[in-house]
Amino acid sequence: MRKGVIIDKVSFNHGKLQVLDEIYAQFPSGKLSVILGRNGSGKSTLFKIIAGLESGYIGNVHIEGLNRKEIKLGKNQEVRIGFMNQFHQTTFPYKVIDIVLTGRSAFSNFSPSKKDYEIVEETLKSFDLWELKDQSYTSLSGGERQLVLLCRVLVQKPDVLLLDEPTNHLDLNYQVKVMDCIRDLANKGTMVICVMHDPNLAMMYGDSFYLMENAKLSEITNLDTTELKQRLEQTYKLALGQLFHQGKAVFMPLINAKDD
Ligand SMILES: Nc1ncnc2c1ncn2[C@@H]1O[C@H](COP(=O)(O)OP(=O)(O)OP(=O)(O)O)[C@@H](O)[C@H]1O
Repeated sequence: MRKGVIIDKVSFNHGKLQVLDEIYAQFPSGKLSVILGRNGSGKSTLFKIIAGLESGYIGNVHIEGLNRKEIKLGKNQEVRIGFMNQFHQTTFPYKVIDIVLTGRSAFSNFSPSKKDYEIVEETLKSFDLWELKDQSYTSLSGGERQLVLLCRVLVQKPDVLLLDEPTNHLDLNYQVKVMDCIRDLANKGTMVICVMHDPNLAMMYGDSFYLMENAKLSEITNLDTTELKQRLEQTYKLALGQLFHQGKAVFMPLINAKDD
């Protein structure tokens, strides 16, 4: 049975700054879980711990029943973890197709196979990026870079997909396309965790929701609409108005709100 990701009493400091304080969470398989929170609240730090890029934490992280610290990187991983970081500073002018092909490197020994090329082509085409395949990555726009890096993670066919702000830099059309794709992967069994900044987009697509605040992670999935609005207002320090859209509550900032 798939066990998902379990974060058990995880604490982490950057020097004297306590970023995570005995965090507990259980992210189930085949679900889309979303972590919200203010800038600097520790979301990316938690992601790096789950992805295995940060090991100096206290507590335990289990992925599909395996202790994170015992999961080996590279080939023959017992569980494939795809991670898209928030920042991408590739300065080398590699072609788009080559960047995406590196996502298949765990499957091929030295040179990509026909199947690797087919998966890369299909993925780039699904985001209308095939015509950019021979273009240098460094010449792409911010949104195009974001999509190419998403494609690189998707071609890994991960069991666990970690996406730090996947809709960053994207126009409305691509935001929906990317969220549709992520939703579809979760429906087909992939465990997806996303860090997002737009609570409305998150709640239109997600299954469970968490708020990172004061070094703690709280689940907000089952709050009723009034409680949720209050919680978001406290976190973002904004007065919010509420609308109903496709059967769900959406929250918009009240601009120049006055107490009258
Ligand atoms: N390498 C580092 N050294 C020292 N402090 C760091 C380091 N990386 C992050 N921090 C601090 O840790 C805190 C949490 O950072 P983190 O990147 O996890 O936040 P975040 O919630 O992902 O923010 P954002 O939404 O802006 O991406 C911030 O106060 C940040 O300044």
